[in-house]
Amino acid sequence: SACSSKLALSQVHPMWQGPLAIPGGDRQSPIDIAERRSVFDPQLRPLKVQYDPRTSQQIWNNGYSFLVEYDDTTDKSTLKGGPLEDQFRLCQFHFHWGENNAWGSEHSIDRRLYPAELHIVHWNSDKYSLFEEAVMEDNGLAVIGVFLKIGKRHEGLQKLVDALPAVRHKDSLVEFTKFDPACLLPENIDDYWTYAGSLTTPPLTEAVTWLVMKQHIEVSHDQLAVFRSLLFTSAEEQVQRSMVNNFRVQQSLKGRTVRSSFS
Ligand SMILES: NCCOCCOCCNC(=O)c1ccc(S(N)(=O)=O)cc1
Ligand SMILES: [Zn+2]
Repeated sequence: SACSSKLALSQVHPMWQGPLAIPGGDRQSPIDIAERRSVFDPQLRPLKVQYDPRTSQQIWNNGYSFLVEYDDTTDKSTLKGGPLEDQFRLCQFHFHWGENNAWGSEHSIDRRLYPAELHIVHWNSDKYSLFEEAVMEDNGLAVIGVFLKIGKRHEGLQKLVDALPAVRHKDSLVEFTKFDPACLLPENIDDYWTYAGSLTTPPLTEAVTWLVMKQHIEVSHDQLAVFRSLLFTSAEEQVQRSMVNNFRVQQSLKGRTVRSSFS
């Protein structure tokens, strides 16, 4: 699928280390969302999610996270509504998590971190014809963020958890079909925060309209432990490093307003 170049961006290019490498730099992600400073916007419409499980293709380890990629050559799986003017096409979802259950999410709510965070990535197919194009534009992407909390076992997640040992090493990939990412959404997707931000891994482009769900989902301790069995490193490397703490440090708000869809 077009949504993520096969060249894994796992080698963090030295130039990305410095502050100068970040394009613009005034709408970077992730951020802390201070509930009381967010502004209720009654004009925000409900989100409309339409995913076709037949578009799911493969799961792979890109050296940052593991991602499930979808066929985004047609408008079969889409997101619209909310703050979005255009229709966005589903291209992949992935997670960020910690080495323990005390931290791991990229966003936080009033400084509260969660053990993990799901990102469902979509690109603006009304304005652009490829993900690679959209990723460079300020209205190019829409990412749904969902917090994961430790609790009861998540039945829908288990199919994904069972596939992880097959993608333990960086650049490993297996077929992964008939998976509906809607099963990973909380019951209520009408309550969310939205703000203008960026990718949280290279190329860090300021292309993302973020949609952070107020309601979290629950996964079991054992399910999240399997995420931590993944490796950042490829099979050939001498030293294997556990894939944990794959979140970016939080960025300054730089005057941005976070809007809420609920009062
Ligand atoms: N030379 C750089 C050109 O890169 C073009 C395509 O980059 C694709 C790789 N990155 C992503 O797709 C990508 C997608 C989502 C997120 S996140 N964590 O912000 O949701 C971070 C990264
Ligand atoms: Zn992410």
